[in-house]
Amino acid sequence: MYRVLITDNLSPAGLKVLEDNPEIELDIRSGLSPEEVREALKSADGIIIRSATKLTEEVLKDQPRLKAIVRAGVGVDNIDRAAATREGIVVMNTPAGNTTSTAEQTIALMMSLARNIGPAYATMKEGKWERKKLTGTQVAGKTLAIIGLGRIGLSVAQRAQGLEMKVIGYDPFMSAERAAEYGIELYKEVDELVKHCDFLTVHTPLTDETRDLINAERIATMRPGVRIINCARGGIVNEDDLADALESGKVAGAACDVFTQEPPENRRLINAPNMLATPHLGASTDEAQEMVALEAAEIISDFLTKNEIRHAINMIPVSGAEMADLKPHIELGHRLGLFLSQQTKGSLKNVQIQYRGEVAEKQTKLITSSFAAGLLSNAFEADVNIVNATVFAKERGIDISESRSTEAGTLSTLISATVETEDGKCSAAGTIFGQDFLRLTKLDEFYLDAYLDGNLLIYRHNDVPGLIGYIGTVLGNHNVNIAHMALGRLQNQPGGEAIAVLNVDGEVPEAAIAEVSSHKEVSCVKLIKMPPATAPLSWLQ
Ligand SMILES: NC(=O)C1=CN([C@@H]2O[C@H](COP(=O)(O)OP(=O)(O)OC[C@H]3O[C@@H](n4cnc5c(N)ncnc54)[C@H](O)[C@@H]3O)[C@@H](O)[C@H]2O)C=CC1
Ligand SMILES: O=C(O)CCC(=O)C(=O)O
Repeated sequence: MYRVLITDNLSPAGLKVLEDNPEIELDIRSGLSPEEVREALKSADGIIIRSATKLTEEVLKDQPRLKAIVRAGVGVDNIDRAAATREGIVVMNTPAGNTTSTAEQTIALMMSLARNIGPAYATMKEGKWERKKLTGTQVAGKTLAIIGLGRIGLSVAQRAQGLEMKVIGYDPFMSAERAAEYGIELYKEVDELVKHCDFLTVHTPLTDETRDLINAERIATMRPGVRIINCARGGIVNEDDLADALESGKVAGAACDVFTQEPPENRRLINAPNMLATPHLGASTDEAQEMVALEAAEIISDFLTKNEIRHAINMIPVSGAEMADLKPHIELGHRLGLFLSQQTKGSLKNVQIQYRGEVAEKQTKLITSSFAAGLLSNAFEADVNIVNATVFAKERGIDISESRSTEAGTLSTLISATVETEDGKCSAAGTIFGQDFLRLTKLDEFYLDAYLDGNLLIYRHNDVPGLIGYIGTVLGNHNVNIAHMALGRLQNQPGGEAIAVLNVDGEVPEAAIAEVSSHKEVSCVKLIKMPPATAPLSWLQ
């Protein structure tokens, strides 16, 4: 049974999807302190949040059970993504469900600013009738500047064009040709764009680049009487600078749905003249909430029960069907990594992974991450898994590169890895027989056919008669049963260097290893421990 914690308001439709899933148990709590969220997460496999819950580094630290965070909405700035990745937790969101509602809120705020709806309403409530003072401006024929031409930005553009506005925009990730298809004149520089508008709206995520994007310096270059709207994130428009500009009259009106602190304790901007404020209502419609809740519920269910990764922020997305196809390859990568971690000595320098044949057409990045998780699993105190392994490797200066060739060799699919440590190089290759029989097909220069599960007794030796009998007797005397044996000879020639990989049942006592090592034709005896063949794939390992 998987346990899903929900700490913010989620629409009943989403809750029902989760309640109807027999594999999922719900833990719904709201108004928790960060410490209470941290405690509650200890018994959760996944969490669904909106914008109120803050998943900081402290909250996410040491949560071995937690595998996934789903944000029912777009902005993930309330989640410490780097910390989640380090802790091996997948972060996913629902990018499209609230686009229309947020675009509509933007237009509603723009129209309200243009026609002074806020002050008109407030003064009517006070019993006043201030027609002259509240004369507005028409939006038709005016220029709207949109910063951030993603889902919401483009949806706002479409609506503004319906209101007969000229739309100009800035987005470093959008081409002028594509912007033109939407009827938007694209500017190359934000500094130029802001000079040419009557209304300005921001629709970017909050990042280091977008924090204070609209500041005193840029406001100074804008047309006098410009109106500014922020339905994206608090901090994209600098709050103090906007308050100054409203007080000076440079900005004729501003509307903010989002604030640097929510709810805002600092009331200066909210109390500034011609300032219209809403309490983060962009996505607060029945329709948007139902859509994001349904999607969030499906995302967490499919992730926990089918390993599907949808709309991931810190991983490659993979559908359920793709994941089913990838599973044996991810497992093979993980086992090759585990195998090589026990074959190598000294600190790791670099890793090269080569994908050949059918596997080269798959999401090899995930297989590489799984390989890295296997390779590093014994090296760290922290749990290393497919989400965080490459981050750990990078932090330690271990260079992992991959190459691919769809041309098959003798095997239809082959994963080969070479690990270089300060002590030298070691390589191994593996394949999949049938659906999911994983095989070690090469160790350094020796071709083999060994099982990649259970205990593997490996020794190098000179290829002389009688040795197999000797080893069999030694292991038999120690009550160790041999399940399978693979021999590899250099260039497949008799009499030279050779290697043996014995899949054995149960443990091999130290004394048996010492006896095998004592044979004059044997060198480098090693016992490698792999998970049993039947161990279910926990792809996050
Ligand atoms: N008020 C509310 O309730 C809601 C607010 N939001 C906010 O709106 C933001 C935008 O949402 P979507 O349009 O769905 O996201 P999106 O990812 O579709 O679009 C974001 C756009 O911003 C652009 N961008 C990134 N950095 C930029 C920069 N430095 N300058 C200019 N453009 C830049 C990207 O290229 C992208 O086109 C979200 O990040 C979220 O914070 C989203 C939903 C509801
Ligand atoms: O959950 C909410 O209502 C906030 C929506 C939002 O800000 C987002 O999706 O980024």
